[in-house]
Amino acid sequence: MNQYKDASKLLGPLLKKNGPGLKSLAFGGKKKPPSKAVYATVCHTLRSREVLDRVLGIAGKAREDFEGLRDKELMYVLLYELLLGPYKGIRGGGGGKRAIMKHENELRAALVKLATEGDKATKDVISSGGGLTAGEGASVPTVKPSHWPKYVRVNTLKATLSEAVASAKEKFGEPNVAVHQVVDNVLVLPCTVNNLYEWDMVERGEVVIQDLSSCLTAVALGGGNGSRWWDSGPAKKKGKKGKDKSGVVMLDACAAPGNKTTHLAAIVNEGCEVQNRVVALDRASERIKILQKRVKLLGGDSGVVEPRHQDFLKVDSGDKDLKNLRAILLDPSCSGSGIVNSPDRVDSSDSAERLRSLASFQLLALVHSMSFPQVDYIAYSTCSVNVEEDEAVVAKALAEGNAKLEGGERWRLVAPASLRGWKRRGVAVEGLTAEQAECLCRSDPFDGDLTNGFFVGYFERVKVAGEGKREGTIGGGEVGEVKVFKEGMFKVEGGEEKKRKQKKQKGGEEAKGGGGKGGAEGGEKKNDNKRKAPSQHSMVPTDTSSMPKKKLKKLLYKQRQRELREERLKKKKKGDGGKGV
Ligand SMILES: C[S@@+](CC[C@H](N)C(=O)[O-])C[C@H]1O[C@@H](n2cnc3c(N)ncnc32)[C@H](O)[C@@H]1O
Repeated sequence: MNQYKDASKLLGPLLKKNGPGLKSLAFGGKKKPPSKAVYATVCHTLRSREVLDRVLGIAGKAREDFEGLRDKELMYVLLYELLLGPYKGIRGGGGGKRAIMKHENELRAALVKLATEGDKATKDVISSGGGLTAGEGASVPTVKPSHWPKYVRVNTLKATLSEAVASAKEKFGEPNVAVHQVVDNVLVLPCTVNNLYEWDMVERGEVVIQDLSSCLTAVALGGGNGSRWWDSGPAKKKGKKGKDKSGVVMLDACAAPGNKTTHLAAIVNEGCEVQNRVVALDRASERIKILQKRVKLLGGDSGVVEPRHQDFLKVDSGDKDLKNLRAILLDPSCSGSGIVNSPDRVDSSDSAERLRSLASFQLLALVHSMSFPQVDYIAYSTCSVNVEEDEAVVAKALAEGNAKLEGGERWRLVAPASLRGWKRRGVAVEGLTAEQAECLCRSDPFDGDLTNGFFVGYFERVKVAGEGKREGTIGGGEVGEVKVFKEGMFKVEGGEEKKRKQKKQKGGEEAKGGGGKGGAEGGEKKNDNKRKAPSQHSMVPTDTSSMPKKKLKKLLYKQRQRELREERLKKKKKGDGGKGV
């Protein structure tokens, strides 16, 4: 990542004795001053250097390895990011990251040792939120939100995708109306399109102005399993033959103003014979009123959403209205540190104390969700980019929630089949392996994503292998697959792109037979042509004569890596029936 490289360049002279000060180095010369994010990273790496040296003093193997490194400054920056930075992880890739991640466990253990032994410098750095509070070092989106595409979600309770595409083209005189490549039913319009609120489809609730990131949760919950499991009704009723006509119930635990509620209701009622309900809770009386209004506009009188003014933590799993409950969407209050394009943006300079208090509520709510015996699927999301509210909550909830389970059952993370094309994944933290982190989806406007910062984790309840039949029903994306499906984010309908799409579709039909589960459900989803097995497409074009050598080399390397991953995946598939972690 350029941010790390730039920070390490600035750090070099500062590590020398009697070198210049940071301010004069950054702002005193003729060179362009560093970005706010780079400046903050350097500041905090410097501040944490003593602690990082102590960590290396304990982590002997890592120290030995690092001694041979030429770029010591980069090592400090990356060490800081991994152990103390706002993400508690290293974003991007590269040789420096690989060198450090080899010793990740040893390094983290050394930091914990210092802290538990009462090392004052370590405790000070950790209690000040690791130096950088979320947002401080990463408060500037890489691309200005005003240059992002405009997103609208098609509300399939009231309109179809093709109706919305046709209407958008006509209303805005805009041929480039795209359908998002990964997130179903989201339209992508150029940033130059204005006055979306004046679009009659918005006024009628047929399309919803909703940020792309905010659509991830319902898609993860609705399609995470890769099958329309709700079509089989409330499966836990024993002794009943045939389909249960009463439909299933999902709970949106922290629902207002209701964007994700109505999105989920639309997903689980698309093409259904029975009505599936979403019970939408919120404990704030004012916000529940907004939710009711939204539901009226977006759901009409369909009754698919049932708003309730209630505290989720007080909801009992025995509630008679929830006997058909199968899934929970949990999008609790958070710091909002990922939101950069809203006037409601929460001040992201959260104190460590506020973050701790938010994270403890989030954990409580997630563990509570896991305690409903009738629930098999959970999606947990935040619009925060802080690891404390995201991966750390997930890791702790898995430990706490599973400790309470009996009867050979456990919760596990699954890479949502419906989001297998989503590129950015979670980061490994204490209690969460790299493999588990790959199941989690993130978005990050501070690192180039054209949407707000967001986090989503999808869980499924399983019987531990050998103890029951439900293990085999897990249909989520495999952990390896998420690494393979890394294509561009958007497809644009029109002109050359359209031709390309048609060509791709043709190839896709052939690819479907052996493709991933989400893409091979035959007619279940309208946009299934989007999900193809990438192995069918070589990354290297047939004619490479005009390609610069360096680029070709890079592509060949990437292609080889992809093939190796696929081979590993195939082997894994043969030897392992389980798909979650
Ligand atoms: C991040 S917002 C939810 C946004 C919503 N999911 C959407 O997409 O429109 C969090 C909501 O959780 C509600 N909330 C916080 N604690 C709660 C609790 N214990 N029970 C129910 N709702 C709660 C807040 O009032 C707030 O409306």
